[in-house]
Amino acid sequence: MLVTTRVIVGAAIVRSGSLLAQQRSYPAEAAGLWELPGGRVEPGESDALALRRECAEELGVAVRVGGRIGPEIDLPGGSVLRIYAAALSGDGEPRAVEHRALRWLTAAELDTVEWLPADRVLLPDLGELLTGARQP
Ligand SMILES: Nc1nc2c([nH]c(=O)n2[C@H]2C[C@H](O)[C@@H](COP(=O)(O)OP(=O)(O)OP(=O)(O)O)O2)c(=O)[nH]1
Repeated sequence: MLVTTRVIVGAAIVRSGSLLAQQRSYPAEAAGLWELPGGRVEPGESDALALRRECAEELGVAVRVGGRIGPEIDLPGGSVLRIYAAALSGDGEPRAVEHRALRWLTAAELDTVEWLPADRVLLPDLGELLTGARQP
């Protein structure tokens, strides 16, 4: 049997020292939890292209995709999650098109929302990104 690893990409969008987080509205077990914008990489897409597509769909904005942040995280079901630094590339203001809510979080606020389990592992790396130890 051919087993292909499915890749989920997430964008760590930073603006003025804050990270954009979004609150899921589905499925029931994840509703109310927070994640980074992103989703599944479709066949033929690069990670960066998938992130630009997902950010356009989910937030209505264009983003510039930078380098990888943190480790690749194994997700239940055999997918892996990869996070990339990103920045807004136009004047557009992100909107919660598919999500319940959006928040810009400072490093001190990162643990004030309830993240999806995989994202909790990445909080130290996201904190470093925000405090300038690493730049997008
Ligand atoms: N987008 C995103 N997904 C995440 C994160 N952390 C995490 O565990 N996931 C999981 C949740 C989902 O099982 C999967 C991606 O789901 P998704 O719903 O965003 O992806 P999608 O838009 O391509 O898929 P779909 O609507 O067709 O189901 O990855 C994260 O920070 N961002």
